[in-house]
Amino acid sequence: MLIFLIGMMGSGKTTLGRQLAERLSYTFVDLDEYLEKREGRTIAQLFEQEGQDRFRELEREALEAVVQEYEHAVISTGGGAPCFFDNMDYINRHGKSCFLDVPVEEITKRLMASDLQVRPLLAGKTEAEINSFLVKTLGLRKQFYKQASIILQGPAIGVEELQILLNNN
Ligand SMILES: Nc1ncnc2c1ncn2[C@@H]1O[C@H](COP(=O)(O)OP(=O)(O)O)[C@@H](O)[C@H]1O
Ligand SMILES: O=C(O)C1=C[C@@H](OP(=O)(O)O)[C@@H](O)[C@H](O)C1
Ligand SMILES: [Mg+2]
Repeated sequence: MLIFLIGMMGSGKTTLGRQLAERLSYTFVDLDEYLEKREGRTIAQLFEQEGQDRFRELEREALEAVVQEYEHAVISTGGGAPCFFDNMDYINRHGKSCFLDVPVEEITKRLMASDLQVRPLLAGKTEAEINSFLVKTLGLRKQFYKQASIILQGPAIGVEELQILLNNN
C-alpha cells in the first residue's frame, strides 16, 4: 500500500512520514528528496534555475516515478504537490492520502525556527509576510487537501493517531 502525507509546508509531513514508515516497516520516500536526487539539484536550485512552473512538472514526474517504483511506502509530498495538474486525483487513485491540517500560527512558528533557505517560497520573508503567505496559500490549496481520505487536525498530530485512522479507513 502507498500512503501519502499532504498539507502545507511545515505541517510535519516529512517528520511524521519518517516515523510512520518506521512503525509500519515501509520504505520512507520524501518526494522533495527524491526529486532532488533525480535531478541532481536542490529544491532551491530547481526553483531558481527552472522557475516554479517547470518545478511543478518535474514534481509530477517524480510522483509518477515513485508510484511506479514502490509497492509499500509512506510518501511525504511537498506542500504544493497535490495542488497542480490532476495530482490529487492521481494520489487518491494510487493510495491513501492523509491531510495534516495544522493551524497556520503553529506552522509559522515552526518555520521561523527552521532554515528558510531550503523553502524558496519563504526565503527572505519576515514572520508577518510568511504568516500572510501561508493564509493566502492555504485558502487556495484547501480545496485539494480536503479531498484526502483521512484528515488529521493539529497542532500536535501523533503517529499513533495516524496509524489508528489508517487501520480504520
Ligand atoms: N509535531 C511537531 N511539533 C513541533 N515541531 C515539528 C513537528 N513536526 C515537525 N516539526 C518541525 O517543523 C519543521 C517542519 O517540519 P517538516 O516535517 O519538514 O514539515 P513539512 O515536510 O510538512 O514541510 C521542522 O523544523 C520540524 O522539526
Ligand atoms: O508548498 C510548496 O509549494 C512547497 C513545499 C516544499 O515542501 P514541504 O511542504 O515539505 O516544505 C517544497 O516542495 C517546495 O519548497 C514547495
Ligand atoms: Mg517536507
